[in-house]
Amino acid sequence: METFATKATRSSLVRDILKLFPKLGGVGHKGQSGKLVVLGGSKDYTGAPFYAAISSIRAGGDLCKVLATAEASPIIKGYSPELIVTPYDEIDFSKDESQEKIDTLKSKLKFYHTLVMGCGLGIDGEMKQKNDPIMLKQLMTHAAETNMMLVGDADFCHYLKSSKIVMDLYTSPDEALRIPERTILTPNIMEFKRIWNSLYSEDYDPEYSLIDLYESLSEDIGELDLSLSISQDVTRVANSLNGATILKKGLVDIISDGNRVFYVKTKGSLKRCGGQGDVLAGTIGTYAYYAKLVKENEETVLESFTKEENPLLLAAVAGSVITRMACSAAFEMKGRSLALPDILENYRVEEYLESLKSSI
Ligand SMILES: NC(=O)C1=CN([C@@H]2O[C@H](COP(=O)(O)OP(=O)(O)OC[C@H]3O[C@@H](n4cnc5c(N)ncnc54)[C@H](O)[C@@H]3O)[C@@H](O)[C@H]2O)[C@@H](O)CC1
Ligand SMILES: Nc1ncnc2c1ncn2[C@@H]1O[C@H](COP(=O)(O)OP(=O)(O)OP(=O)(O)O)[C@@H](O)[C@H]1O
Repeated sequence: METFATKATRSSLVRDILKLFPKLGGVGHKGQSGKLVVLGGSKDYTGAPFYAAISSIRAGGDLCKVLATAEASPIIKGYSPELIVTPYDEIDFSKDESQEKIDTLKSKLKFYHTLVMGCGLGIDGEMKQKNDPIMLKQLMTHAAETNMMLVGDADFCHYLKSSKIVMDLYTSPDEALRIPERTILTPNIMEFKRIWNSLYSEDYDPEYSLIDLYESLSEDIGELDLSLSISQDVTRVANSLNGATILKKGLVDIISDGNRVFYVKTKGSLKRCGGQGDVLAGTIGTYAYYAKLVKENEETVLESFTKEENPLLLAAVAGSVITRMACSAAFEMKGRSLALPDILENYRVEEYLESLKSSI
């Protein structure tokens, strides 16, 4: 069995996670701690975008807008007065005459920091399969032009696989828009396989066991050597997608942009109820913005990353750690009876940061 040698130390990573969070000094204005847009919500799925959106706020963000189909919007709005829900529908993105409606939709993204795509977006129906990739391209391009960060989860991974229009944004990227380097993808194992199958002809057949990895790693958070077999599949996909940050979810979360590889095995929930991935996507959406702020702020010096390195790796590590801590706290309270709202109720970022601080 391989030894899973680590590079950045646990304590340096924890100190960096603590530095990621903007100070709440009492002089901030509304929105300064993060404004997200979640693009998701469809006929079948109204819970997923709600979970992602509300988690972005629980994670530290100030405002969240959901862009959902007209059918799903009032339902999502009914879940929480916290959310700004904007319906879109009946726009044929392939037609020139839709431009006015498209521009109106794009204008809804103004002043937001991160676009989280895919939670409950849905993939059913010929019209959706044809239209959604064009919508994604248009909104992603606009988001990149206005310097937003991007998170792709769930059905976004489907469109990455099924649509050349979406995949091309990563495999043939426009240098000016820098879409890969502003993206974190958060596939579960099924979604990771879908992305893999769209990139390579050979089957996805990892040589390592996540259980072996989990048992061999002495620390809960750390860095893995690039040469390890555990690092190979995620780095390969990240490199094929021109440096997009990938967080492959599982018993151990593996995170890479192709240059470095990190893991998180912080205790989470033993019950795998639906929606935990949506919570992670919303959380990471907020932290992707914080990572951008850290990069831009010359006074913030990280220990585990140089200014030239990709700060989204830290956002992904932090999002995974905090989400898992909230899932663990909720599971301890509810055990087998755990449902997603228990996780939202147990989202106590300050307490988790204090506990991380006292662990170093
Ligand atoms: N309440 C809601 O509205 C929810 C909606 N969701 C949305 O549902 C849509 C489809 O997501 P799905 O979860 O169906 O798609 P996935 O591709 O994530 O999962 C497909 C199936 O694979 C199974 N599976 C997952 N991991 C596995 C593993 N390691 N081994 C074997 N089987 C495994 C799952 O149980 C599921 O039945 C997405 O838009 C997603 O955002 C989910 O986020 C869950 C909650
Ligand atoms: N076996 C596990 N033990 C502990 N935590 C896990 C385990 N698998 C995944 N997680 C964590 O749970 C969160 C959600 O991952 P999961 O694989 O459940 O996402 P998902 O399948 O996309 O969820 P969703 O139901 O929202 O679609 C992540 O933060 C991940 O770190």
